[in-house]
Amino acid sequence: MSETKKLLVLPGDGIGPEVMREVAKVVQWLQAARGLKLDIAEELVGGASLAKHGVPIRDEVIALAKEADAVLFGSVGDPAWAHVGFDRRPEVAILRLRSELELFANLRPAKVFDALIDASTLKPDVVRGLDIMIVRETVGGIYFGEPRGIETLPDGSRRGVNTEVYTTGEIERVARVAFDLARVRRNRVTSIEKCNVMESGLLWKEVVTDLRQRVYPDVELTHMLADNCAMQLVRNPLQFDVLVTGNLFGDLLSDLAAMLTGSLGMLPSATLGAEQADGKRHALYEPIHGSAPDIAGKGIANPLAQILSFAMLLRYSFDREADAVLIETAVSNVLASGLRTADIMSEGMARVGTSVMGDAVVKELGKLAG
Ligand SMILES: NC(=O)c1ccc[n+]([C@@H]2O[C@H](COP(=O)([O-])OP(=O)(O)OC[C@H]3O[C@@H](n4cnc5c(N)ncnc54)[C@H](O)[C@@H]3O)[C@@H](O)[C@H]2O)c1
Ligand SMILES: CC(C)[C@H](C(=O)O)[C@@H](O)C(=O)O
Ligand SMILES: [Mg+2]
Repeated sequence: MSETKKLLVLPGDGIGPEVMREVAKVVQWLQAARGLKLDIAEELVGGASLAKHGVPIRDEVIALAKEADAVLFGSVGDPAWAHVGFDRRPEVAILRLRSELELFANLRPAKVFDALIDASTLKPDVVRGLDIMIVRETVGGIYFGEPRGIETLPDGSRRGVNTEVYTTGEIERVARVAFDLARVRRNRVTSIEKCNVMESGLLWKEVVTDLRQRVYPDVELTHMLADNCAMQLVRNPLQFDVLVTGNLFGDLLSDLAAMLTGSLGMLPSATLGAEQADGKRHALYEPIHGSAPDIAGKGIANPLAQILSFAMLLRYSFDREADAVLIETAVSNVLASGLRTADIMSEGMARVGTSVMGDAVVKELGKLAG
């Protein structure tokens, strides 16, 4: 008998609740057909929480996230809250969760499904078989460094300040995650910074080099400047296996990598904390896309990144590798059958909305398991 796991679901804003509804169908199927036992709580975050509670995330929700075995997050961000102070904007919800649960390693896999080869922005031969893993540091760097703020200068003009800060400990712990992943993949790590202009980048390079020499001499390590990396990802993405980088560069490079796979609507992620003494770790799973206000409410969002994020949750937090693979296979088969949401549509394929895509994945799960 499998043990009951605590899952906290935070759909958020815009297309967040729309794509989360499709995950709920997958969850229900796994509960009925595969013996998955869950204790599920659902809470508001982002603009939805601001509307009801006046804050982007309540302390009670942070506490629930700490108690949960895993958090499934949708996306936050709502133009209706553009007027609120910087500290109260909807995005604070995800930043607080990452920071207060110390979720420092954000795994963003970019995989090209064979059926989507024509949806990629790049030529088929450049992306066929692509399977890379971007490991993005998520609780440090310029997102959290001090000093920060907007100040008024004596002449009345204003100055906006953010500071990139990384300590050796912060660099080493995320680099370890990247090296460990590489060992069970193709054994290659590319470390990305801008050591040519930033001291934090120079330290990053030194720490990663030293860690590799001491602990991971068997893993191939390459260093690359972030601007070159953006170009290389478009020129020849197949050269990469695991990429490890800081908060801001990781944010930018993973959105770029999404287009290699066809759409931002295809990329899932897992954000992991440190393993604790009891073997457990805090973890949050979310697509890399945002609340997509331009398509929210239209029923056309691609739910696959959210569904694939749930597959990552089963793999990394619930120790259910077989169910994770089942979901990934179902997604692959549904795409092979020709169903496409608008963002991955190409000639000759069948265009469907969010809900029909979710139903198709559940139907395929039934076929695979039956
Ligand atoms: N983790 C998060 O919660 C998160 C991540 C990124 C952005 N955001 C927030 O989301 C809001 C909107 O940001 P943005 O427009 O720059 O980025 P976005 O990722 O929401 O959207 C960028 C583009 O991709 C499209 N897109 C995104 N997801 C899609 C999906 N599943 N299916 C089909 N198309 C999809 C959108 O329609 C849009 O054209 C902002 O408030 C931003 O801060 C939140
Ligand atoms: C919403 C925002 C804070 C977030 C980030 O910049 O980390 C988003 O872009 C992401 O990629 O998860
Ligand atoms: Mg982003």
